[in-house]
Order: sequence, then structure tokens, then C-alpha cells
Amino acid sequence: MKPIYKALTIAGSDSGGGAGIQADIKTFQMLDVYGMSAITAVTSQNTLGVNGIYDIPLEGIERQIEAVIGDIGADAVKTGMLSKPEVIELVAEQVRKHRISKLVVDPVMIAKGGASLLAESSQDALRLKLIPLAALVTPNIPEAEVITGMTIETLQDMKDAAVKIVEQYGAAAAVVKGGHRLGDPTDVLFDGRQFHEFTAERYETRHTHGTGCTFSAAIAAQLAKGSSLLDAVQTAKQFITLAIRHELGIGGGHGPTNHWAYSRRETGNGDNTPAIKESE
Ligand SMILES: Nc1ncnc2c1ncn2[C@@H]1O[C@H](COP(=O)(O)OP(=O)(O)O)[C@@H](O)[C@H]1O
Ligand SMILES: Cc1ncc(COP(=O)(O)O)c(N)n1
Repeated sequence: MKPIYKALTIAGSDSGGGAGIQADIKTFQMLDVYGMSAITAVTSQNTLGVNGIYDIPLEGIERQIEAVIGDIGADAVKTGMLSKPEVIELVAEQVRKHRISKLVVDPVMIAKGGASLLAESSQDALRLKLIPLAALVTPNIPEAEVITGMTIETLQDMKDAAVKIVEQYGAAAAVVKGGHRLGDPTDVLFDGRQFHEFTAERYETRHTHGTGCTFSAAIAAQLAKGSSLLDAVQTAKQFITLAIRHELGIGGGHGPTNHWAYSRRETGNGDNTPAIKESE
């Protein structure tokens, strides 16, 4: 029998199903990984924005993590919306306690509609407590600017930020995502030794709700299955590029991406694997 690989997401719930826990579990499932969740906050949210955030008490978050890891186990863990410093500290403690090495930290800060998903007071905890435990941190450009205090405009700035997250803050690797720059989006991975750039064609769309969650969940899924970091990021880039290109067009605002597209790419309901240029 094939082994069952398992991944846990510690993140917020998006009632609209496009980001957060829902995006993560859909992505795990499409990549043949058994998905589990520890919910940090429930958001009432749709493609138009977030109109309510209901934090789960710390004890509830801790119990979800203990319940899952204590019984089922997780081959990889990813984090999303953690909102408060106490939550970040709790998650860091759990990661250390359970010796989780394949930890992907997506430093979610602001939803596409502008709602803040991370208190400003959490930024230090993120930098000092969680990032040092990460196998990979996956900031977009505004998040990388907050973490590093740098202004990021050029590809070189993205590289410098990735290096700072690794060398100064102690993550094993960082990928700075380029979706917020103009032109074809290039993501820059620094693995502690080398840079790798992943460039896909930009698809003009407003339906990019949950792109960051989906991308980091795909990386976590691939790591859970034993992929190298480089292969995991490459697959995740293909997964997110297809998911964006095959937009579902749901809702009146920033709609979700298409989590089916990657696994249907060879059966006619998707596309062939998109061209993604990789350079060092
Ligand atoms: N319009 C687009 N077309 C193709 N790829 C995109 C587009 N927007 C974002 N991406 C890719 O989606 C992923 C998430 O992007 P980004 O927008 O930078 O982060 P976030 O969703 O966290 O804000 C990255 O791999 C990025 O390159
Ligand atoms: C619960 C939750 N978590 C994360 C995001 C960020 O989503 P995006 O990938 O669009 O920045 C979100 N909108 N809601």
C-alpha cells in the first residue's frame, strides 16, 4: 500500500473557501496529501472582503495541535493567519515540542481587500520566535518589507530580503514572491547557499484571493511527501500558476483560484504544465 503523507495547517478559516484553512486543505488534497487543521481564528469573509474576525482561545488552538500531532502525526506543518503575539508564541512552542522540522511559515499580514490579519504587535514575535524555526518562509513583497524593514523594488532587493530572512533571522530558506511587482511574476528562493528564480507569465485577473495560502500549502504538501525544497517550490509555482490561469470567476470581488486545475492539467480540464523559467 502507498504510504499516507500528512500535513497540518495552523491558520484562519475563510468562510468564502478561497484562502486560509480552506485553501490549504483543498491544496493538500489535490496533491494527494492528507490534510488536517488547527484553526486560529474564524473569519466571515467572501470575495468582497473580511467583515468579521473571531479569535479562537489559546487553549483551543493548543488542543487542536496536540490532538492532531499526538495521534495522527504530521509530515509537514504550515502556518497562515496567526494574528496575535500569544498565538505565534504558542505555535513556536508546539513546533519545538514536537520537533517539527518541515515548517513552512507564510507570514500572512493583510487580506487582499485590505483587512489586517496580523496585529502590529505580532511582528517581533514572528521575526524572533517563529521565523528561526522555519524550513521556509514565504512572504510577498509587502510582508518581506515589514519583516526586514527594507524597501523592495527590484529583483536584487528581493534577493537581499531573502538573504536577510535567512542569515539575520535564522530561517533555513526564504522565497520572496513577486506577484506584487509589475510584469511576469518572479519568485526568488534563497536556500542558504544559492538563489533560484521562478518566473511564470502574468495572467491579468482580479481573482487572486488565496494565492499566497495556496502556494505555501502546495510547498508544504510536497515537502510532506519527501520532495526537496527546490522541487517543492517548482511544483507549487506550477500549481498556483494553473490555479490563477483557470480562474473560477466566483463572487463579485477578488475571487478564489482554481484548486482543481493542476491535477486536471493532462486530462483536458486544465492546461499543459505552464512554462516556468527557472534560473539560478
Ligand atoms: N497575476 C498573476 N499571474 C500569475 N502568477 C501570479 C499572479 N499574481 C501572483 N502570482 C503568483 O502567485 C503566488 C503568490 O503571489 P503574491 O501575490 O506575490 O503573494 P500573496 O498572494 O501572498 O500576496 C506567487 O507565486 C506569484 O508569483
Ligand atoms: C483566513 C485568511 N487567511 C489568509 C488570507 C490571505 O489571503 P491572500 O492569499 O489572498 O493574501 C485571508 N484572506 N484569510
